[in-house]
Amino acid sequence: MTTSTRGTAHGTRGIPAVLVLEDGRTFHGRAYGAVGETFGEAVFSTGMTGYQETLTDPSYHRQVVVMTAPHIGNTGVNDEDPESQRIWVAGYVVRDPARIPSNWRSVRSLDDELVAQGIVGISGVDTRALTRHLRERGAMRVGIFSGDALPDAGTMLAKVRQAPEMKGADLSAQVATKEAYVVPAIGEKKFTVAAIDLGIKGMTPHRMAERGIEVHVLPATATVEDVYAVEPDGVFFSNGPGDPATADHPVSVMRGVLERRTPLFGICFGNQILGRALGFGTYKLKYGHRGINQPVQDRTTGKVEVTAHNHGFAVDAPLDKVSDTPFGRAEVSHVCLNDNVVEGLQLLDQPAFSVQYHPEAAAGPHDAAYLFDRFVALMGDDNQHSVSLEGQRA
Ligand SMILES: NC(=O)CC[C@H](N)C(=O)O
Repeated sequence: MTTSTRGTAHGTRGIPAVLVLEDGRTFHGRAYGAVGETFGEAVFSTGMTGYQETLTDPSYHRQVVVMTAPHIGNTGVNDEDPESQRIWVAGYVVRDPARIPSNWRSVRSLDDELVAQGIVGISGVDTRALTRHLRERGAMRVGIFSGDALPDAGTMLAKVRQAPEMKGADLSAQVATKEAYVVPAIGEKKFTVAAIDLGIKGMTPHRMAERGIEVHVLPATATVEDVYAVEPDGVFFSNGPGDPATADHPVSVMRGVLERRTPLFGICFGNQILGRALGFGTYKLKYGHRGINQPVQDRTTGKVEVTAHNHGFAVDAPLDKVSDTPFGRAEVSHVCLNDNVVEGLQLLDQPAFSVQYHPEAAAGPHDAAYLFDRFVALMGDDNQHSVSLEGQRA
């Protein structure tokens, strides 16, 4: 949805820009990154660090991300932190961009990177006011327009209202790999995992590889036969953009995996797909969870974790009872302490679990890294682990 007309090597900061929300609220600022116009769903992230990981997370496809942290770009851009090959956000909204980035790993400025990748942004916006507006009214469509001659207000608003909504959007196939590839185990190989790529972040296979897992990353269109062709010890379903209500194909593949009782782990979109595979519904949150400081309780152990989130939808499952599903008993394993949103599911009669947040945590706290160890334990325990998890419950 981005059309970029021009950018300059020394940035585009003097050029006027305007942000128009679908309810008509408008913010004026200056061009940041590429000059042009772009549309998407306006969402806010409370991450204080990790803007490179945010920008390159494929789950942000078709979203215009507003950063609540006021200074963005301070550490420039490096070649190590991206979560994928490109920036996926549809647009970027910041208060105060760094004029002089400084970091030993930095190879260029964020402004230049946004220009190089054709990402239209806006700076000088009162991002606190914008975030409060989104929190009160909910995530909604938005357009950013920049250039010396901007369209009139009515034309801009009409264009924003023509942009597609996030509800009902089926986006995984647009961001996922087209070809299968293998991420080798680091050190001794202990397990093989088939990972369905619905928009996978690079850090996820890495976290598995460092635990001795050889990860076969498969396209979103992979079938149950493709999954079992790699003879997996476990199957993983990744994060990804769009509305989980549209993800019928991954849901049917996951049901095939559950029928075979193969150890299964899902993250974010993968959690929503497990919810659907078990027969629960999903729904759109008013404004979602995005940031790296969200409190989640692991109800199995009672521990509270500080966690990284990026989700606009959630699973509708009962918090206070064990549910009977076609694949045995299931329960909500994790819950967000801010709003009681379901943050994890686990099956009690077979080795399958998932979380709505990001244990790979890039950028973010590492409190939830134990979940990768839980997946390894499921594969190593010859499918007995779900029983022992149940025994541990506080
Ligand atoms: N990071 C993700 O996997 C996001 C899942 C889904 N697209 C949502 O917004 O809730």
